[in-house]
Amino acid sequence: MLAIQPTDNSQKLSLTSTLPDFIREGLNNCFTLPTLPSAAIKVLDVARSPNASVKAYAEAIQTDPILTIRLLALANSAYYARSAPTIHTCQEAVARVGLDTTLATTLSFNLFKHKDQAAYLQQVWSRSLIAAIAARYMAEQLCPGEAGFVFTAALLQDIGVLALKALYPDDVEAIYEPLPTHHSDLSHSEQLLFGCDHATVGAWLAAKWGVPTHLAEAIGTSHADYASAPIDLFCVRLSGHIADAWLAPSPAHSLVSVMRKLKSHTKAQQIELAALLSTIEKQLPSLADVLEITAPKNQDSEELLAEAQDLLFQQTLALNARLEQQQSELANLLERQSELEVRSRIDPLTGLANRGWLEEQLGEHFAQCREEGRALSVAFIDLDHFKTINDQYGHLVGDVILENFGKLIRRLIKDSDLAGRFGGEEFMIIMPDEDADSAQLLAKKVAHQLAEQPIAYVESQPIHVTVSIGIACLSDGGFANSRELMNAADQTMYFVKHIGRCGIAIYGH
Ligand SMILES: Nc1nc2c(ncn2[C@@H]2O[C@H](COP(=O)(O)OP(=O)(O)OP(=O)(O)O)[C@@H](O)[C@H]2O)c(=O)[nH]1
Repeated sequence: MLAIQPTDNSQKLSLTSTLPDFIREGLNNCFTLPTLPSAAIKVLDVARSPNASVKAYAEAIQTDPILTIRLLALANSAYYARSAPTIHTCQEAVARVGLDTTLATTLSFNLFKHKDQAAYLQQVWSRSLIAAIAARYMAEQLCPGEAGFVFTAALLQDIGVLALKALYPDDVEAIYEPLPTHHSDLSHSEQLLFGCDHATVGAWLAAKWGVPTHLAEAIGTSHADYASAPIDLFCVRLSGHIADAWLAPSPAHSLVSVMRKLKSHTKAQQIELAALLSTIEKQLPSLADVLEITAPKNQDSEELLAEAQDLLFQQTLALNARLEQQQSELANLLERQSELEVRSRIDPLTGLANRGWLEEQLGEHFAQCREEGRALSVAFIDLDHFKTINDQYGHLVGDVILENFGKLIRRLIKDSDLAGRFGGEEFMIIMPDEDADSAQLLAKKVAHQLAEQPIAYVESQPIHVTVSIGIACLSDGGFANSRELMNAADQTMYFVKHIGRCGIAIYGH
């Protein structure tokens, strides 16, 4: 009789290209890789045929009595039997559990069953079992037609550990014993040591056995990010996280992070976590029994969920409080920033714009008014003989005069104008949309007010000041930029000073 050989699908696998050459060569030449029993190879043959039937599956399994008994036990277990009568034939068992679950059971039975396996393998299989149950439950909710496929892929997601163990027993012991608490740390160590992780190697092994390529690919990507995965692979990928939480030293804490993941994912929001956890709790012992592995630690799913919900609630409260604090800190900062911004534009003595802000604003108005063909006037106002006032009355009185003059021009300008202290006793007014006549009118009002009203009193004695005002208008001088316009106003003001002060002149007029 010819020995039954598995069909090697590893060449068809796109993931194979991500295996480093030395790993691929090593795997191809390794004689101690886990193999499949002949019944499993026959079942795989059936699985590959396009019209695989329940009968064909059953006939392949019947060649292995122990496998047959295990499949019957699974079909009669509480989960599959529900209240249906006990069944006695392999064909009935296949029909009840479904073709995909039959395939998964057949493939994994031989791999998992040694009860004397190293502790880390027991842990890995525990993870696989829990993941498989979780994955199938999620698939039943989200993509019922794929539940069997999802179950198989989740169950076999860690078989690459076996291949790596066969290939590099010593290296593997160093990173597998003890198994890292977080499964992702295991993958990380494998990446560092082998340049690939056990998921990719597992995909290769499954393909080598001849499992359908899309199943091998699902194993290979089982540890990848689930967020953007198609729905069936989403179930496979998320299942590992759920199993990790179930087996974690502090399951409630780990479950909280799973709950956050579920919440942030639209597909996953349909999954009822309580029912999912209860399904794991109920099915775990019987599935472990069927696959002959030591049952992993079980959880009281209700208690676990309640604890996790409590933690989530507390964390959310703490998070909200932190968020609120951060928001108020941010608001304070913004307020302070805008205060500083305003302060950086203001002359503290008069409360008017300072020189920097005047120059910046003039630049903007100049560009805008020129582009839109609008008028723009600038007036430079300098208090006459201010040094004498300072000398006569003192600097403090000089300050009061500057302050009062600031108030005076603020009263006289329009909302659209901008007045500021350019420096010392020199002031500037920017007047958008105002031509020479309007600017001159304002200048006259300033001069008139100063003539009418004392600017300050010293010991009840009124003090009067006069000003020299120079005006320049955008339309009058062919100015290339705001600086030229400003200089023109300044020069005009100096011209007034030169001809005797206390007067108004317009550039170019
Ligand atoms: N009190 C006070 N005086 C200032 C301030 N800034 C500048 N000054 C004074 O303003 C005076 C300006 O003097 P000058 O530049 O000679 O001008 P002026 O005496 O007004 O003479 P003309 O401009 O030619 O009419 C100086 O005495 C400065 O010390 C200020 O913030 N407060």
